[in-house]
Amino acid sequence: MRILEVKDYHEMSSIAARIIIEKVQSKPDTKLGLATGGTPIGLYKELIQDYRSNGTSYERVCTFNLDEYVGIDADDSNSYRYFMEENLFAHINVPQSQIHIPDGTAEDLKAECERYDVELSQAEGVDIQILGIGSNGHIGFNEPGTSFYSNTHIVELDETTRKANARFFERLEDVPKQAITMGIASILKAKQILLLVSGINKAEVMKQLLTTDEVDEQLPASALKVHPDVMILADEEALSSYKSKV
Ligand SMILES: N[C@@H]1[C@@H](O)[C@H](O)[C@@H](COP(=O)(O)O)O[C@@H]1O
Repeated sequence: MRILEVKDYHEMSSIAARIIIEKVQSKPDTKLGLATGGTPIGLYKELIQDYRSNGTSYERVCTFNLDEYVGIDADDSNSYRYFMEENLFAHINVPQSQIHIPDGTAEDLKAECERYDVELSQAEGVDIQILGIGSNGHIGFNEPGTSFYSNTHIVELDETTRKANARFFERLEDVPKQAITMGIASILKAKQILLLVSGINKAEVMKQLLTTDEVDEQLPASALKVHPDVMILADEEALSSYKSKV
């Protein structure tokens, strides 16, 4: 894992955008692995701005999202599908047929996970996977204890995760208890992984992740240590506890 310390959220977002834009310009049929949450919003804004001013085309790009809540319709403003439309897809020229997000309203959720795995394996690994990290170390929605051999699966969300994500909902009770997520093994198939981390809320988990070489299923993000090409773009606040320790 390489760590690049950046000043703040803005710098993290611009550097991440530069990496994605260069990739898409040099390989127009790039397969992008995308994430939701507050962290990548700045990156998506930069991609939109670049699309408007420089015309970087996403016509041949394929996208795969990490996860989706169970039981929330795609056109519900709390679905990750809606989040992606609003924050990125509606503003660039990526064709709808090339967008992949698990369907959390599928009648047979297990079959939906299998279907998503088939789509992922047909893509033979995304070129760049964008990741955020939960304050308990989750990546995608892979909560502590998830097997590192997992493919796409249904998860019961931790209370800490539901509380952290409640800010996007009217009430905590509205936050779903389950989600579909790409598994750790599916995430590790990406050729390159970009983990974005910003803010003081992530300082403790970054200390945990960076102070040991140990790979531990209780800290899902530690799986990234076995991947050959991971770059962590973390800002000063996110690295503050780690740096005060070393
Ligand atoms: N499933 C998402 C993750 O993909 C994301 O990385 C995490 C952190 O979110 P944030 O970026 O808002 O801190 O939250 C959610 O649970």
